[in-house]
Amino acid sequence: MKTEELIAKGLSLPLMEAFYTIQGEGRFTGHPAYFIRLGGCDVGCVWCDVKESWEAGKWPILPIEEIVAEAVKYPGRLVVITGGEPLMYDLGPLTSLLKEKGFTTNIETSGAHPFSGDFDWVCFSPKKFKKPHPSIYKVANELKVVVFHNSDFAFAEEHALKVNENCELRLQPEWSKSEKFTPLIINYSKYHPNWKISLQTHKFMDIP
Ligand SMILES: C[S@@+](CC[C@H](N)C(=O)[O-])C[C@H]1O[C@@H](n2cnc3c(N)ncnc32)[C@H](O)[C@@H]1O
Ligand SMILES: Nc1nc2[nH]cc(C(=O)O)c2c(=O)[nH]1
Ligand code: SF4
Ligand SMILES: [Mg+2]
Repeated sequence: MKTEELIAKGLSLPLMEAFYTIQGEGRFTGHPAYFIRLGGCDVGCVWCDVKESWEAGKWPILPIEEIVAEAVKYPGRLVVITGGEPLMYDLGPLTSLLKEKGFTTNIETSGAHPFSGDFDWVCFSPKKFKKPHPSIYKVANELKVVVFHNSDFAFAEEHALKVNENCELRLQPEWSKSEKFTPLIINYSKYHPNWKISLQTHKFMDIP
């Protein structure tokens, strides 16, 4: 099979990096996890903290067996698929292989592409820069909105109306604007208590 065909079937994927660390954000903050960061993103967030991931062609294309063979070397059995935008790819084969090896599977996604894969936890972080695909709303376990501008509170509420009723709601300050927005988020959460706060704790700990 040609490389493009292997990628289209989700059997080989562009891997930017993979690392064993502590989940810094959201519901699983503080949990040891193996991160698989796939290359490629077409969303274009102005404040993205991994812009070097955007160009898929820069990264080696690896068979999913090789990606998983590396993951099993570490003691943790929580895996986080991120990117880039991981839903640019069919994540069915990768997640089924991870499940076979006993992993709990989490994803970090903007939801801008059709949902795929077998995930135990879906963290959906919608962006103004590219509209989410409708398939994400029923599967999202967590809505994590990055706050970079005052209008992001209204953007967050718009999405809260569309996700399923069990979806957990979180606001996360954009890193460079966190001095301005963290106090506003704290106040917002106190008076809209269905919203929780998520911080990028790995950046405070200075770990990947
Ligand atoms: C780098 S993204 C990769 C996954 C996917 N493309 C997405 O945006 O959800 C991982 C998480 O980091 C968040 N993020 C990216 N840049 C950020 C920044 N400068 N400050 C705060 N959160 C950021 C995203 O919203 C997302 O929740
Ligand atoms: N420690 C750590 N936690 C994270 N949670 C989401 C991340 C991501 O970039 O998707 C991330 C990351 O890059 N590092
Ligand atoms: S969707 Fe995610 S990876 Fe893509 S630009 Fe936005 S934050 Fe970065
Ligand atoms: Mg990150």
